[in-house]
Amino acid sequence: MTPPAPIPRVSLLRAARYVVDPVGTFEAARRRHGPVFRVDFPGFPPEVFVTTAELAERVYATDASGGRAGEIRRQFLEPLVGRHSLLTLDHEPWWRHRRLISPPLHGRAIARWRTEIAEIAAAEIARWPLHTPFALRDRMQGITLEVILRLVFGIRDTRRLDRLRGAVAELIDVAGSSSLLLMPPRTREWLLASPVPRRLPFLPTTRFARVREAVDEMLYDEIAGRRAAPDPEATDVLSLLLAARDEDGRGMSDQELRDELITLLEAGHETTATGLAWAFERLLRNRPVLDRLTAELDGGEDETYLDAVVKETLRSRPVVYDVPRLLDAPLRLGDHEAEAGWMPSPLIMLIHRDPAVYPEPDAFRPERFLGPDAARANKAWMPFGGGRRYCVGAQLALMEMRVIIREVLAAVELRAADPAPERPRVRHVTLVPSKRTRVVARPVRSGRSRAAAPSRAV
Ligand code: HEM
Repeated sequence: MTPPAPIPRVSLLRAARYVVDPVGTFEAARRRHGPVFRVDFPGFPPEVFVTTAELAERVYATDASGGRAGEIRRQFLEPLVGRHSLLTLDHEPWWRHRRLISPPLHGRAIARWRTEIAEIAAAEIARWPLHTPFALRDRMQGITLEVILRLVFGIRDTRRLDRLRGAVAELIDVAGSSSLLLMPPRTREWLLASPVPRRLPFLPTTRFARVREAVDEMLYDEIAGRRAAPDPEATDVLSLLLAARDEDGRGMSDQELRDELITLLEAGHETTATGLAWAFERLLRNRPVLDRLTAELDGGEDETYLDAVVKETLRSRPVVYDVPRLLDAPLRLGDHEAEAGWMPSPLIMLIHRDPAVYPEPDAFRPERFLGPDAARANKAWMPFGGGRRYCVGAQLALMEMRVIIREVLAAVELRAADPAPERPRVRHVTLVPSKRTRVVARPVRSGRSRAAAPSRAV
């Protein structure tokens, strides 16, 4: 093998433009440097972006022997999700949790939730304003939050749901604020742990600690109640986790359960809502696709085309744009080599725009995932990452997207409030529509059926 060539470095000044123009900035880097390039963000190990599916697979393969995705996420996420979270754990403790959490989120387990997701969506859609612009992403968050609280947490009591809904939304909001995220981790830890600063109302950590305590109290109370009176018929994730045991016969502690509930909320609520917002942002600007989808659903066709629409949405507008790992050993990436301690990072937003796999990548064309080209398109499609850290909620997210799109189309006719496409804007590790998908709704004319057809796949 030839000795590795140095990895081209993108200057920080150029790379920083990604905040305003993520796709344009990284496409320019790929044109200039080829499929592998690095950016040295201050305070982090060199991040080596890879922009083809083949190279991404090499990065994912490191999960089997390390890959330490958790360590990278820890400094941002630990204050919210805690130390016992799938997102932030690595090695054996991560693997133990992964084995416990995967079965309740598996396709067959969640298939039972389909009707309830449709009911939650229909009830929320019935409250949408008519004939006046509103941000669809915010409304989608209402639906996906409800799915997490009722089906993942399994909370049924209406009063409890009302209290938790408000507190949880506030927690996610304050945890994602730049003032908290950009604070050096050590300072943040000190402020959160020290009694005096915790009483200073002007610090972002003070509000965060207060809301976190309120949510934790409710969650621990819920966990204690369910431990005391388990329901053997329950299908929610918390009930199944309470009953789950690892190979040594150990269940999860209260703190582990609390951390994993907040993890599923943090990882699964805004992401899915953003995916749904993008689906309508794209559909409303690609009329022939919307017309075909509506006609197929009205005509009682199966969900093959709907599934392709969801896939094309997550291809053309991947919600999570990169999935870094931390290397224990050097890793060969084509002509280059990333050193131990560096962060190779599959850059999903460019992998999904590789013209060799997705010709005319700007075109919104669900047909890519149907017919003879589907196998190639599916192989490079990675909105949920890959390797052993592949998104544990992917099947739930895909089912939610299909069910909720169907419910929206059955209830209202939407139009874009402004015909210009909404640009992808960076929000933490995600790309969101710049105007949160502004739409105007009116009741559907033909009174299409709401019945949720059985899907080909969950
Ligand atoms: C459209 C919606 C979603 C997208 C685009 C998405 C995307 C992702 C991505 C890219 C990763 C990182 C994978 C990697 O590092 O290779 C991830 C991890 C994760 N996701 Fe999702 N996700 C979505 C919905 C959900 C849902 C609904 C849940 C659960 C309720 C969930 C729970 C998680 C968890 C717990 C992890 C960490 C897995 C681990 O490190 O073992 N996600 N997701």
